[in-house]
Amino acid sequence: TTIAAADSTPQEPIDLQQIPLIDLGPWFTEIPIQLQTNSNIQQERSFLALNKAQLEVVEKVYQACRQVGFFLIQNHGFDQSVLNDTWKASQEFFAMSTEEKILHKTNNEVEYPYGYEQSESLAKGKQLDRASDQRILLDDAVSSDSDNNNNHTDALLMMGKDLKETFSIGPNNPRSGMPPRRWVQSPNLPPTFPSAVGTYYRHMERLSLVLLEIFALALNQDRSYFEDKMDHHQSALRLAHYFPLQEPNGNWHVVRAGAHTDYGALTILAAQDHGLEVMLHDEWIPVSLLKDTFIINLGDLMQRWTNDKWISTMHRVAMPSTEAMEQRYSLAFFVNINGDAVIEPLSSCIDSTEDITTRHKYPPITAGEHLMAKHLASMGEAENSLVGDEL
Ligand SMILES: O=C(O)CCC(=O)C(=O)O
Ligand SMILES: [Fe+2]
Repeated sequence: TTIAAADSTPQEPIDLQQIPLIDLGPWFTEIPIQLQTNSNIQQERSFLALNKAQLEVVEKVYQACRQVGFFLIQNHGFDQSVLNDTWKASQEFFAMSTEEKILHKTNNEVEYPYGYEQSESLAKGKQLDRASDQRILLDDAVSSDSDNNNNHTDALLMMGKDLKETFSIGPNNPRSGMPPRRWVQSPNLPPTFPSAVGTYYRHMERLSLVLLEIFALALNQDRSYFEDKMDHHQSALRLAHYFPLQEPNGNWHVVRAGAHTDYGALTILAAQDHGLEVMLHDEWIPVSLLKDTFIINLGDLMQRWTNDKWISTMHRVAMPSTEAMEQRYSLAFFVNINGDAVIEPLSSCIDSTEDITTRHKYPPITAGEHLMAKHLASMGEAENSLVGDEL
């Protein structure tokens, strides 16, 4: 395999059946500069300073992004105490009364798209009217799913809304074009909340740059390719709390966050409990929870940027019946690059054997326009066609 699919080779067969676990340890080790002699890999300037283990990291990330759109990372260098402080802050926040949490809600989504949210719906797929009992029995779910008459056995609790509440912040940088952070005080919110959440954001910013450096190499670009597209980024951090169930879910397969793809470049997720599922080869595959790992997935922007060579994969949060009634916490860092960065398919992702009119699958768009269009589409205020997906 080569690092980037810039040549005329047909698509490589999908052979990653699971979500790969990638050890980033080698990335952080100092190495003597040495020349690579591996003839499979283009002798680009950026690669010259990498040792064998680091090249393997790049190769694994490339394959994961190409075939799965999801991977786990370990030995990522993230400060464990920062993570612990944030879990604690999140638990303290969501433990407050609804009246108090509502004080942290934005009064204008357009001006300030952050703060506390209850039951935000991520689902883009089929949804049932809330008016019903909000549940479908296994049989009903399967039979009503007319275009899916295979042996799907997951009965879904289809909700008008996701079963969760969230708190988000944006960048702490006026150049990002996003509004300054607003911290609302309330009686039961520990005064350390802003600093815990802000520190996590800062550390995530750093990790996102490491991942993007690896991405750049995997895409046959200079390793600093994404740096100047991230210097006033619009990344968002979202703490999520999935409600415990009021009663055991029994035979119901509960969907706590509907199937969706993420919008941005990539997402770095920390999850405390099982439930995340990824659509692979037409099946929902549970993502294993491994100690001290983060889950990485690509968003729609990265798929577009790579001319569909890399994939932004559908995922959802379900509740395994074995864990009936448990609540669940997660921390998602959505990496959104500079709003004014122009995104057009990377040269290394253009298939030169294809017809000149179809090689570029997407017209240029700024990352800001892309994000806004996705957001509006999800709010039902615009059709997906406004995103200008296809040429
Ligand atoms: O909470 C999770 O585990 C995943 C949430 C998610 O996919 C999202 O917020 O985009
Ligand atoms: Fe997601």
